[in-house]
Amino acid sequence: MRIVLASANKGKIEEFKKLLPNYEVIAYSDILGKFDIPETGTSFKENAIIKASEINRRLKEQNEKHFIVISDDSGISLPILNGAPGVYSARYSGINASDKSNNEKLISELNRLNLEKSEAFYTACITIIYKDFVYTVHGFMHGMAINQEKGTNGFGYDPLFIPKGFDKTLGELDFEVKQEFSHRNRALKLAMKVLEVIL
Ligand SMILES: O=c1[nH]c(=O)c2ncn([C@@H]3O[C@H](COP(=O)(O)OP(=O)(O)OP(=O)(O)O)[C@@H](O)[C@H]3O)c2[nH]1
Ligand SMILES: [Mg+2]
Repeated sequence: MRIVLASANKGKIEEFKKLLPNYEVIAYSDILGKFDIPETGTSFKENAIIKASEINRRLKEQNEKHFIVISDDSGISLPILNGAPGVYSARYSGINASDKSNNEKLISELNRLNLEKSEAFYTACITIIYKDFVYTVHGFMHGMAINQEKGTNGFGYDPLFIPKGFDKTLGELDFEVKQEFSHRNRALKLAMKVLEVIL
């Protein structure tokens, strides 16, 4: 069974491929080409469902059969910033945001509050669509966001994020460490349980 990822994020696609070694995992753009899916939801769950539903619809339109669609909507939230960047994590610094400009914005917000670090957590909502049935699961990773980038591993906000129990950022830690307890992997473990039941 083919898993089609409803994501255009290279970092996520790479992680899913590593986390699902026993499945044929393919990015939607390899079948359908690239296009933008507006993320108009107000929660990770709503956006994950929007992305998976759109890819499911387009695959059916192309007469594709025997596939599972998996999407991921994720982000980092800081209680001190009332949950920001949250669902806006990918576009925190504006429409043409990059990981770099998003990190700069988060650093400037911490500096504005005179904070070297502050509590933060990642959320990942994974949606599975199989035979038009929709399933969603969540995973979380707690830690601290700091006001300077450290390391180059991972993607997105990883150089600013120190997971609970560590003194290094995800930018400095090996992927194996992130993999063990990341929001995405935790959600994926639950998603695998769903797949075990429905396949
Ligand atoms: O440092 C990080 N380590 C992670 O493990 C992680 N997971 C998510 N994020 C950030 O949250 C946004 C997701 O937004 P998002 O779910 O809309 O994804 P996206 O727009 O990049 O791709 P797509 O899957 O929607 O196509 C992006 O800006 C990511 O930087 C992470 N940052
Ligand atoms: Mg997105």
